[in-house]
Amino acid sequence: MSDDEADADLLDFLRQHFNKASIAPKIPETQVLEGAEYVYNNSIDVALDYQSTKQAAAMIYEQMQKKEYSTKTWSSHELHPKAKDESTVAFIFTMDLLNFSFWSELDDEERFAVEYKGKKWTGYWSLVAALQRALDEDIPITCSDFWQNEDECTEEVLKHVFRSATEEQIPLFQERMYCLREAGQILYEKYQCSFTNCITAADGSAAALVNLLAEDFPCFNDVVRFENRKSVRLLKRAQICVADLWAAFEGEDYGRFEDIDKITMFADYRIPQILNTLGCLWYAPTLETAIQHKRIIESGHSWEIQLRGCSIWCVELIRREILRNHPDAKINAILIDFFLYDTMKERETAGQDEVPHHRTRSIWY
Ligand SMILES: Nc1nc2c(c(CN[C@H]3C=C[C@H](O)[C@@H]3O)cn2[C@@H]2O[C@H](COP(=O)(O)O)[C@@H](O)[C@H]2O)c(=O)[nH]1
Repeated sequence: MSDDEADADLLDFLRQHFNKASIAPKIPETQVLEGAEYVYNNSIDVALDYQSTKQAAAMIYEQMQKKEYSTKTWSSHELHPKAKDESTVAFIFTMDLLNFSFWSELDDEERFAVEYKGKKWTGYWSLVAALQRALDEDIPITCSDFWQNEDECTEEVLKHVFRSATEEQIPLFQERMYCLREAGQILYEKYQCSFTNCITAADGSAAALVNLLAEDFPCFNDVVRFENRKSVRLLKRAQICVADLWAAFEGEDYGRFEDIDKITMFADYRIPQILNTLGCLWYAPTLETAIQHKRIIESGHSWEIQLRGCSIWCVELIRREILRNHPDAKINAILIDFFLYDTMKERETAGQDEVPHHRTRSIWY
C-alpha cells in the first residue's frame, strides 16, 4: 500500500471514529471525584495517612458485614419514612433541601432540639423529627404547592414546624424558608410541581439526577473555588438526596439508578471528624488548633475545601481498598458513608467524640 493510500485509510478511519464519537450518547458524570482528587493533590493543611486508611478499610468492611449494612439500614431508622411510594419521594426531597448545618455552640441540654414521639431529637434527626411531626399535625410540609403559598405557608407556620424544645432555634431558619420557596417555584416552573418528574427526567442515571439538581436548583449547587485556581463541584446535598432515594427504595422504583456507584461520600462536617478520629485524615498544626478550639472556618476557606475534598478522596481510597480485598463485596461510597456517619453518632452518644468537627455555617452541608 502506498503512503497516500495509507493516509487515505487513516483519514477514513478517523472520520468514521469521530463521527461515531459525536453521535455517541453522552454518559452523565458529576466531576465530584475528579475535583476531590485535585483538592487532595493540592492540599497542604490536610493529608491522608495510608496505613490508617488501609486499617480503616479493613475495620469498616468487617463492621459493615457484621451489621449487615445495606440499603435496608436506611428505612430501619425509627424516623425515616417506610412507605415505598411518592410520599417518601416528597419527604426525601424536602429533607435534603434542608439537610444542613445543625451544629450548635451550646451544650446538649441547651442546643436546638425537636420533641417528637417522647424524645428530644438533635442534629440531622431534629430535621427528620420536625418534618414527621408536621405531617402528624396535618401540615403539608412535603408539598411544594404549600411552600409557594405564602398565605398558608407563612413564616409563623414554618416557625411552628421547626419549633424547638429549648431556647435555641433551628440554625439558618431564614435560609431554610428561602430554600423551600425557591424549590417550590422551580418545581412549579419546570417539573409540574413534583420531584418525581425530576427523577423521570434523569432517566435512571444517578449522575444525571445530581447534575439536574445542581443545575436547576441553586440551593443544591454546592460548588467551591479552590484557592482561586479551580472550580470544584462537591454537591453534597444533591448526592445525598439521590443516595437517600436509592436507599429508601432499595435500588428499585424511584431508587433505581444504573450508575449509583458514581455517587461519592457526602462532604459534610461529620465524616472528616470520624476520618480524623480513625487517623486517616491529618491536619496541619494551625488547622488542628482551630478545630480543637471550635473556631469558625468561613464557608469557602481553603481549610474547609481541603477538609471536604480530602474526605471524599479518603472514602474513595477506602472503597477501592475494600473492593481490592473483597471483589464481590456489595459496597459503595454511599454505604461506607452512611456507616461512618452512624458510627460517628454512636461514638458521640457514648461520649467518645473527643475530636470536635470543624465549624462552618452554610447551607451546603
Ligand atoms: N456524610 C453524611 N452526612 C450526613 C448523613 C446524615 C444522615 N443520614 C442518615 C441516612 C442514612 C444513614 O444511615 C444516616 O442514618 C446527615 N448528614 C449530615 O451530617 C450533618 C448532621 O450531623 P449531626 O448534626 O451530627 O446530626 C449535616 O451536615 C447532615 O447533612 C450521612 O448519612 N452521611
